[in-house]
Amino acid sequence: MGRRLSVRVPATTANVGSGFDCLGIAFALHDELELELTEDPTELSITVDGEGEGNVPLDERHLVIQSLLTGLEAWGGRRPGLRLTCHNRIPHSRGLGSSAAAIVAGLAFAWGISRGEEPLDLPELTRISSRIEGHPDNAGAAVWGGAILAWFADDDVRLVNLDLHDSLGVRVWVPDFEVGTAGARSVLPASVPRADAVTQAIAAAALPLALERRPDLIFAATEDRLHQQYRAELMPQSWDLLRSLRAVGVPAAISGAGPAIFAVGSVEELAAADACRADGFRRLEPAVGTGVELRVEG
Ligand SMILES: Nc1ncnc2c1ncn2[C@@H]1O[C@H](COP(=O)(O)OP(=O)(O)O)[C@@H](O)[C@H]1O
Ligand SMILES: N[C@@H](CCOP(=O)(O)O)C(=O)O
Repeated sequence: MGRRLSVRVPATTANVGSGFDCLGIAFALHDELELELTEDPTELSITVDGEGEGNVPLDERHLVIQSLLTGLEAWGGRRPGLRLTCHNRIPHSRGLGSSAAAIVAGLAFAWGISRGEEPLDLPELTRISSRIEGHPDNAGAAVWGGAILAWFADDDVRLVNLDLHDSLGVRVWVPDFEVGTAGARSVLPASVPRADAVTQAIAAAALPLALERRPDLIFAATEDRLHQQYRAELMPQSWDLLRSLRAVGVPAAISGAGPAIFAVGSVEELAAADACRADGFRRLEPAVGTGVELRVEG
């Protein structure tokens, strides 16, 4: 015992407008976690600083620990004593993939406990994290980094890595209020008008092409008719910001289930955002991020 593991896992944005439940992008804003393994399997201590401090449970209900225990079960690892320290930088309940990051981190620890220094099995991690999280767009991007297209198929997850065009950058606006993902899914209608479905299908078909090789189409491809307008009532300030950004040509979208706003575009498109007021939002300009990293020592 006395082994130490560390995990670094990125924030992610899901949907990117039209890619509802299938398009994800990781960016360079990370949670960093350390885990010390001890002899006594009943030992569990959790320390959190940063986002979620004082709010997340400090026992087996903690999402990292829950996911770690699921991973140990899946990979046949024995439970050791656990001393977990979380340095959280990903804001919670803003649509920036904090829950996906916590789940992927817990599973990465479980892999390290069960398999030592064997490299992470990314497809396996994607499968299990997507099942727990429910959204392969966030979970897949947190595992692989960069931009991904991912969806559930039968009992599995199909995932395609996308090569983001070199000219593209990202911006994120983080509000100071929270909206949980479950609530933001509960307001979605069971059916939508055919005209909206057709517009959505066209934009979603164009989105991966736009991201990889036709950045001139990004604005059109990020148009959404399936989820954002329905979520607006839960996050009116975000909806107003989104509308003002799109009105000046910024390819912006609600990030995940919101309420953060995300934009991906050329330098010129993103610079147009400077004309928009974003009171009550913190603006970030992160690089696109790499996927989960695990280090095992001792
Ligand atoms: N690092 C973390 N540690 C423990 N629990 C977390 C962590 N990140 C997220 N969670 C849990 O997930 C919830 C947020 O998940 P969710 O509503 O899906 O929003 P999002 O994933 O968009 O931030 C938090 O309220 C908390 O319960
Ligand atoms: N596609 C999902 C993504 C949820 O992402 P989160 O970061 O808000 O958990 C959705 O739009 O509901």
